[in-house]
Amino acid sequence: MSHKSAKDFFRPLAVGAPLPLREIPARPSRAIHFFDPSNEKMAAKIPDMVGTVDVLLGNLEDAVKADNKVAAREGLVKIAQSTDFGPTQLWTRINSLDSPWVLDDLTTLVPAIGEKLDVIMVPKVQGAEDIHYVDRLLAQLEAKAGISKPILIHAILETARGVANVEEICGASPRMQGLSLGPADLAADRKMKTTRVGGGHPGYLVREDAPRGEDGLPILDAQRAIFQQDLWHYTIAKMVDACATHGIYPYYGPFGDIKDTVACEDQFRNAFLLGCVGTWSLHPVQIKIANRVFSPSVEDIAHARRVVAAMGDGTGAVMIDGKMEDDASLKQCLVLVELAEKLAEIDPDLKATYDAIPTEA
Ligand SMILES: CC(=O)SCCNC(=O)CCNC(=O)[C@H](O)C(C)(C)COP(=O)(O)OP(=O)(O)OC[C@H]1O[C@@H](n2cnc3c(N)ncnc32)[C@H](O)[C@@H]1OP(=O)(O)O
Ligand SMILES: CC(=O)C(=O)O
Ligand SMILES: [Mg+2]
Repeated sequence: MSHKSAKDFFRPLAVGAPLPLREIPARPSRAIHFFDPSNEKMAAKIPDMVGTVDVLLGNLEDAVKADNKVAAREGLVKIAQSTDFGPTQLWTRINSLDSPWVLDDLTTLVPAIGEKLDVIMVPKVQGAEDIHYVDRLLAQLEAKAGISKPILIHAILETARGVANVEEICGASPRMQGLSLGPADLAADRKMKTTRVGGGHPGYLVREDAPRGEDGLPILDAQRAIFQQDLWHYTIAKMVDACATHGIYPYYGPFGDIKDTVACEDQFRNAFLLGCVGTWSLHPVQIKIANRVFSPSVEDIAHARRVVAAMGDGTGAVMIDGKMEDDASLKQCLVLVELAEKLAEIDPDLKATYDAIPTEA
C-alpha cells in the first residue's frame, strides 16, 4: 500500500483548487437540522430558521423519496442561492456513493452553491477509499468552478466496516470535519435485533441481583430494579477517540422518537458528556433540546471559572468544595470555558446568561 508524504496533505488535489485547511475551525454546531428540500412546506420554513440553529442541512439521501431526488437537489440549490445564511452553516447530505444519484449531486451542487456550502455529509462510508474518492472529485469541481475555500467532508459511521476503519476514515483527508453516528443503518448492517432510529432499548438491560431465600436460591418473583443500558456507548466512545486523535469533531446523530423529548435529551446529554460537540435535529422540536444540552450549563461554567481562577499559572493542586483540583481538572474546565466563549460569540442569549454568572471567591 502506498502512502502520501505528510506534505502532500497540504497540496490541493487539483490544479486551481483551494488550499487544504490545516485546522478544522471549531464552529458551533450543536444541532445539525435536517430538512427535505423537495418538501415545499418544510423548505418554506428554512429562511426563517436561519440564526435559530447552528447548522441547516439539506438532505438528499434516505428519507427523500426516490422520485423526489432531483427535486430535492434542485430545491437545495434554490434555497441556498436565495437565502443569506448569516452565522448559520449550510451543509448537505449527498446520496450514498453506490447510488445512481451521487455524481449528479456533486456535479450540480459544487458549481451552483459550492461557495455557500460549508460541509458535505457522506453517508455509509466504509473506509478511507470512499473519502479519497470524494476528496479528489471535490478538488476537481472546486478548481473548475473557482471555489475559494475547501468544502469539508463529514462521514456518517453507519456500517460495521466503517466502525472497524474509523481511524483511517478520520485521517483520510484534510477535508475531514467530523463524524456522526448513524444508528439506524449501523444497526441493520450489524444485524442488531432492533427496529429504532437511535436511543436505548428496554431489552438491553442489567437487573439487580435477586434476593435469596432461606434455601439459598434466588427468589425469581421478587421485585428487582432494572437499569436500561446504552446500546451506542461503545460506538460513540470509539468515534470520539478517533475524532480527537485526528483533530475533527464527533456528533451523536438522529433520535427518531420525536415525541419522546425526555429520552432524546438523555441521549444527547450522554453524547455531550462523552465528548460529542453536537447532534442531529430531525424536527424543529429537537433544536431547542440540542442547543440546551450542547451548551455548558451555568453551574458547570461557574465551577470551571472558579477552578481557572484558583489554579493561577495552571500547575499544582488546590481544594475547592472539598475536592482536589489540579492541572488535569483545570484542562477539563478550560474545555467548558472555551466552548462557552465560542457559543457566546454566536448566541446573544447564551452570552447574557454566561455574563450574568457571579464571580465567586
Ligand atoms: C436515519 C436517518 O437517516 S435520519 C435523517 C433522515 N430523516 C429526516 O431528515 C427526517 C426529517 N424530518 C421529517 O421528515 C419530519 O419531521 C417527520 C416526518 C419526522 C415528521 O413530520 P410531520 O409529521 O409533518 O411533523 P409535524 O406535523 O410535527 O410538523 C409540524 C410542522 O413542522 C414542519 N417540519 C417538520 N419537520 C421539519 C423539519 N425537519 N424542518 C423544518 N420543518 C419541519 C412541518 O412541515 C409542519 O409544518 P406546518 O406546521 O406548516 O404544517
Ligand atoms: C443517521 C443515519 O443515516 C442512520 O442512522 O442510518
Ligand atoms: Mg443512514
